[in-house]
Amino acid sequence: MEKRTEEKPIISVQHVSMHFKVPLEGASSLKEYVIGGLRGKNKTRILRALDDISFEVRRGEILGIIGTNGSGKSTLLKIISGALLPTEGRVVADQDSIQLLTLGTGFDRELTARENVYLSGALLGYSREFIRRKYRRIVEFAELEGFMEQKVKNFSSGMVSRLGFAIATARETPGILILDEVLSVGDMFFREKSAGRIQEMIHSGATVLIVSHSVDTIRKNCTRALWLERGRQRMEGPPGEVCAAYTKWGRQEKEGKG
Ligand SMILES: Nc1ncnc2c1ncn2[C@@H]1O[C@H](COP(=O)(O)OP(=O)(O)OP(=O)(O)O)[C@@H](O)[C@H]1O
Repeated sequence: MEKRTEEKPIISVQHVSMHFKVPLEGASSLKEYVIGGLRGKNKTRILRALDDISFEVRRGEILGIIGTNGSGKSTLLKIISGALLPTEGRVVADQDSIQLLTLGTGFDRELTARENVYLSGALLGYSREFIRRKYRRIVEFAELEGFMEQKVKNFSSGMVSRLGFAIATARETPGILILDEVLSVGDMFFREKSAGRIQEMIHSGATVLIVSHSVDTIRKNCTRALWLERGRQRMEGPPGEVCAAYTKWGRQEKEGKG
């Protein structure tokens, strides 16, 4: 895939670490844990969700982030978008131009799909007028005509993700688009359509960060890939090479355990 890059990085992640305090095993019930907490008796340990991560992203790049469950991918995206502050290190990026797309961000499941378009849109920084203008296009893209007056709690997960995707991509060109595991959901046909929309955004010059468990998605869409494993930066480079190394490692790990 063609790379359109400039000299100055648009995102710079510098020695970022994220440590969470998590409870040690011990309490056998939630009640015991809450009582322990009130008495100051619960023991905690430090979980290193991210450990000294550094990389840069240049304008127009499409960076794919892969890694097994719990390797720190979502935590990293939250830090880049400014939703979380890292324990150590820093991120330099224009956070106003970042749009983080996760499934059903800010959805209230008790509200109707129509109400959620306005709610989620407002959370993404869209004006009421903008949403009103784009409303029909959002519904059409999500293929939810006839369902918009239903509460989102009655939607299938695919319907929720289609609506979330349509809302989040309604804006013409966010400077930086961050997609957290949104390309491999929905049915095959929606996946093709959303991949098409991402391609449009890529061609309009947006910088894109994609987290996906699908190495195919990373190979097809990205100009570069980053592999995180247990919070560590394992490899960075051309998507084909990184995906091949990740797949090989994953198979060996599985054989080792099997
Ligand atoms: N707010 C939090 N408090 C405590 N631990 C957390 C918190 N958020 C994430 N973690 C832990 O940090 C680690 C990394 O989580 P993260 O969600 O970033 O992984 P991931 O690579 O996105 O996983 P997946 O592929 O399963 O979505 C996990 O062990 C998770 O339990």
